[in-house]
Amino acid sequence: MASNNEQQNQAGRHQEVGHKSLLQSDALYQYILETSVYPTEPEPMKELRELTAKHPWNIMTTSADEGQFLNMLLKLMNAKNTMEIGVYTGYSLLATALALPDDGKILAMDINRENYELGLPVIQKAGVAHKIEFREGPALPVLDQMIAEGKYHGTFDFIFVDADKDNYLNYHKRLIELVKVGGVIGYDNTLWNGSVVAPPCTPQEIC
Ligand SMILES: C[S@@+](CC[C@H](N)C(=O)[O-])C[C@H]1O[C@@H](n2cnc3c(N)ncnc32)[C@H](O)[C@@H]1O
Repeated sequence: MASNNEQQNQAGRHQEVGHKSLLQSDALYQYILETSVYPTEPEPMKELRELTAKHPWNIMTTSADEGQFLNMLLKLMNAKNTMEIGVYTGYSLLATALALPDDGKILAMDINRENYELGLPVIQKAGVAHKIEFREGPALPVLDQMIAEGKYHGTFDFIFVDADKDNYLNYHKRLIELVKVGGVIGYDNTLWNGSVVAPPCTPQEIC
């Protein structure tokens, strides 16, 4: 049974990320976390989540249930070549890295290397850092460069975008060039205050 302190910490963490859930009831969300998500969360993910909870910008992190969903989706898809835009301390990155085969790849981009390096020791300890190529800087110019080079066209099984929401349409216009036919582009479209931005896809696409 969790100590009072532990319960308070978990409640604190829940308040930080709970508003990002589609569930309207905090109590139900907490119940799902405690009975289903946390008990099956891999140890390195737990360590990274707890480390991130102490960071002043922890509101930005992917929630444990979203991490679990990403991990499951990637395994179901047999994804191998992936991209992530918006890394922060790396919770969704680690969920991805753990789901990919040993020769899987993630091109990970963020304007802030410092936060990535905060979580990196946990990723290294989990034995999955070799799957990650981190590039520091704005993602759009990197995508433009990749499209200009031509060789990346239709090569990504899965792309996760969790960065500057204002640019989602700009990302999407480029990412549809880079994703494989039948691949998936996932957008985290919740803002820090819980409001939701429209996904940038056309009605013909699954977004
Ligand atoms: C919501 S956080 C990402 C959370 C992360 N997926 C996780 O699981 O913890 C958004 C991140 O996008 C990054 N970002 C903002 N603008 C960006 C840009 N133009 N290119 C790349 N990354 C950007 C921020 O530095 C921040 O780390």
